[in-house]
Amino acid sequence: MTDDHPATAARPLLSVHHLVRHFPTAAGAAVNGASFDVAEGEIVALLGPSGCGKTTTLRLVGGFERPDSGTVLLRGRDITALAPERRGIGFVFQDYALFPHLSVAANVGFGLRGRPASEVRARVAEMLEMVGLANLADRMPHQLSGGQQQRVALARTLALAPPLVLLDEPFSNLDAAMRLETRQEVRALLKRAGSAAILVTHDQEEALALADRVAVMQAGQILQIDAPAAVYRSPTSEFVAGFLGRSNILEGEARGNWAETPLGRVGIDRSAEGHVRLAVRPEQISLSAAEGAGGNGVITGREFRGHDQVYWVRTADIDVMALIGPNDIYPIGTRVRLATSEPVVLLGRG
Ligand SMILES: Nc1ncnc2c1ncn2[C@@H]1O[C@H](COP(=O)(O)OP(=O)(O)OP(=O)(O)O)[C@@H](O)[C@H]1O
Repeated sequence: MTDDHPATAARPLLSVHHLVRHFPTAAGAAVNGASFDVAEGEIVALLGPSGCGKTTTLRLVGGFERPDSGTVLLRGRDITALAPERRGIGFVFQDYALFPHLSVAANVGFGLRGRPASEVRARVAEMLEMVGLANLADRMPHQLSGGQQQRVALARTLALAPPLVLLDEPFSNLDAAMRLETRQEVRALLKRAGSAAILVTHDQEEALALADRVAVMQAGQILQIDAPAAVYRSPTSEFVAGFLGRSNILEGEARGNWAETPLGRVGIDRSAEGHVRLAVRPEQISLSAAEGAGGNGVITGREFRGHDQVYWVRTADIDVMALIGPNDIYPIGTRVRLATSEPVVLLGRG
């Protein structure tokens, strides 16, 4: 986790230490000891199921909620008790919260009120150029698409050059195609502006695609925080393995760097002895047709998805899921031989 900083590491932009927040009406803590850092210019996604405490964590960072305990440091300064407007942090709300009676340009310039008019004009033009909306400066918000409204909201926030922007489910009002397009745009805009960001999402694909690091939350705690590929390839718990993509959870008997499992002998990513639990991604399992009564599995279900296929296979006394290419078709009932590629992930012993 991120609590330990080697003396040589650069100071993080944001450090969140052991935040706890109870709500009087709720049984457990909404946020229960969350700690993480955000580096300058880094995009961190808070990912987890509904109710795990993502939004509350974001609100604690933004100052819209006060923690029962814990601290929030921005560039080393304790901002835990500061009002939101005194933190110098930008926000993009889920509904964008544009001012309906102001033009696009006036919305983008809203936070710059009080500065010389020529400076505001130049900054608004620069921001609209950056988000690709220079030609829509005089439009009113209701004359824009959802994606365009979102870019205005982002331009309004970035106009103030905040070191950190908080985004709460920023794509939830967009349709699926728009969401795909917009998320890469938002990433590029944040990178170009040099602002760090914390993004709250329950969409794992969005978190993996957009963030530099993904923090997976459960029950108010951050279970794992790492680069997208690292969290996906090396989940440290069954929850993370199952929440981020799909995983087959197998029991096995380990002997060093391999284990005997219902799929046969498989290589594991760390050395262990005795009873273990392992996570195997569906794409790590390959199938081949078995002769006669051979093989070690029987196809019980399949889903053709165009670019790939999902197969459910009964083997020993468990069902496993395999993801394979679109070309080899195995009808239900076919006897197959299963094999696993790459070392599989050791989740725990015993
Ligand atoms: N103002 C509040 N009063 C009481 N309970 C609250 C309040 N805000 C949040 N909670 C509770 O705290 C827990 C965490 O909520 P939070 O909104 O942070 O979760 P989330 O992960 O963002 O969920 P979602 O993805 O559904 O928005 C939930 O059990 C929620 O019901």
